[in-house]
Amino acid sequence: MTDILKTENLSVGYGGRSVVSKINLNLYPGEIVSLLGPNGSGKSTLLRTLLGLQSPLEGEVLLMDRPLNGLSPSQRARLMGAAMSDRPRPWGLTALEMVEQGRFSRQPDEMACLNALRDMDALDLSDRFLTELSDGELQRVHIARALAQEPSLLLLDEPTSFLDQPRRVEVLRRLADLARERDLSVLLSLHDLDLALTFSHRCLLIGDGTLTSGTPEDLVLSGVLATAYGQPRDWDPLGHPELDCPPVLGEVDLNCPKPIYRWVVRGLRRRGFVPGVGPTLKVEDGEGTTFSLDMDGETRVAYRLDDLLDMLLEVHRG
Ligand SMILES: Nc1ncnc2c1ncn2[C@@H]1O[C@H](COP(=O)(O)OP(=O)(O)OP(=O)(O)O)[C@@H](O)[C@H]1O
Repeated sequence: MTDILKTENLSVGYGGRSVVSKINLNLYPGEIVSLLGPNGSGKSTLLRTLLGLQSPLEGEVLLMDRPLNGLSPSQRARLMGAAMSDRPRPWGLTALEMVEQGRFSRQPDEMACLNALRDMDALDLSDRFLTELSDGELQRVHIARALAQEPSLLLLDEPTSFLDQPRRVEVLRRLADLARERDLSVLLSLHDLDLALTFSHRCLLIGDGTLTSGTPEDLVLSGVLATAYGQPRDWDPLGHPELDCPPVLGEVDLNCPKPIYRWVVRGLRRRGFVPGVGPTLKVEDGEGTTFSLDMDGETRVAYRLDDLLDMLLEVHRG
């Protein structure tokens, strides 16, 4: 497959100080690639260099096999769209006008701009002034601006940082669809490892000044991801630290529908109980959730887990 962008022995950095060196990467049509690495590892520096906003310290960036520094701004803009982390909001400009600016290298096309806004679920923002948008709304407008260019390659620096959790998932799902439908190559830097490892075909990981490419699973299984983030070899990037829970006081025989099991166990653990052998705690999930506890021949019912746990704790304390 022909790459859209590749680098040859690229080193990026500032004033002769290399941040990441010997980068040989390729980006292909139709794939979504996450750029990962801890704070300060060089993700933005690399993205800016790929965009031509700063010069390489060494090596070369090739866009469609042509040296990036030999292409005019207009030629670059036809191939590469970007939304960087600065996200300006010029005064007096509406969202649609901002997206239209993205087409400076192409014919004006209001429909393409409205479609790009629709792709980012931001069509309802088209007539709003940028100065009046929330950070998350502005972020979606900036991605739409990059999409409106109809580029072959999209470079996005932390595109989900201001989005709420469901929107993060939605935007990444949409970008994955667009990559597939339009043979678009998408490179995005992300801090959210859960999303990156779920939605990426491939990851580029920066650690200790070098860049490693691999599937999400290979980077986890090889321990390279853990090392880059300074974590122990057996670190689970999708795991979360345990709740700060009290010591275990007792067990309940938990009978609970699977979809909500995890949340009931968390609630129990928060108050010092774990599933096991003990009084039967039955959870029924219908219109609302009902919790009933069978103890000493008596059934106690509650409609909030916390209320039931109050009862359980009372009985436990005797
Ligand atoms: N203009 C600059 N001049 C000199 N050094 C810089 C400049 N901008 C960034 N750096 C340094 O370059 C290194 C890489 O920064 P960069 O912003 O690329 O990291 P990052 O991986 O994007 O970080 P983060 O995840 O925190 O956004 C850091 O050590 C940073 O302090």
